[in-house]
Amino acid sequence: MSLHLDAEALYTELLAGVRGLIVPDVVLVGVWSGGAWLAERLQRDLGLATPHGVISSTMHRDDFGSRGLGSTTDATNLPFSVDGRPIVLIDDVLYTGRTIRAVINELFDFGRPASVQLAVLVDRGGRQLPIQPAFAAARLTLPATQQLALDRDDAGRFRFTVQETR
Ligand SMILES: O=P(O)(O)OC[C@H]1O[C@H](OP(=O)(O)OP(=O)(O)O)[C@H](O)[C@@H]1O
Ligand SMILES: O=c1cc[nH]c(=O)[nH]1
Repeated sequence: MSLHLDAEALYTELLAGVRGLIVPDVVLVGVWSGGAWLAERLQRDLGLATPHGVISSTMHRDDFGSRGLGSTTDATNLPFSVDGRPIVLIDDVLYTGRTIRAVINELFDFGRPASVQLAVLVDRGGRQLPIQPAFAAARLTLPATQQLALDRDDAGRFRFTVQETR
């Protein structure tokens, strides 16, 4: 059976969910690369006072061996002071939780936030670490052989594809 996920409908759910996480001084931080696309659009749609940031997991990953070193374009860019800030991390897919663990380490290299929450488009289960999103637009279970990938077209519209990895 093929899985159809309407990424644009899920984005609308995510927008509503993130709206519920907004507190004074909050800032969005998108996880490179899918989460960064989402954070960019959320920033526009929510009109938050502080520009969103982008964060890379590359410097703190525990799985270089199986993933490689990553691209040179995925540098962290946080155009605000992290100290004392409520942060909402944004990502497209949450699976093992290892990316978010690495991203939290990266965040703390820049300061000590007041709080860190996580909002995702899809939580596909399979956690290997105790990481829990404050909001997920969808929760589903996929076979370990399948990979969910978010794409963005030239008009900025989102689309999910499911690929067999073996
Ligand atoms: O919970 P995990 O098992 O760590 O997996 C989730 C991460 O995997 C994907 O990122 P990836 O590093 O593949 O990069 P991408 O966003 O550029 O696809 C996805 O965007 C999440 O960040
Ligand atoms: O299905 C998955 C699992 C991890 N990361 C993704 O981007 N997709």
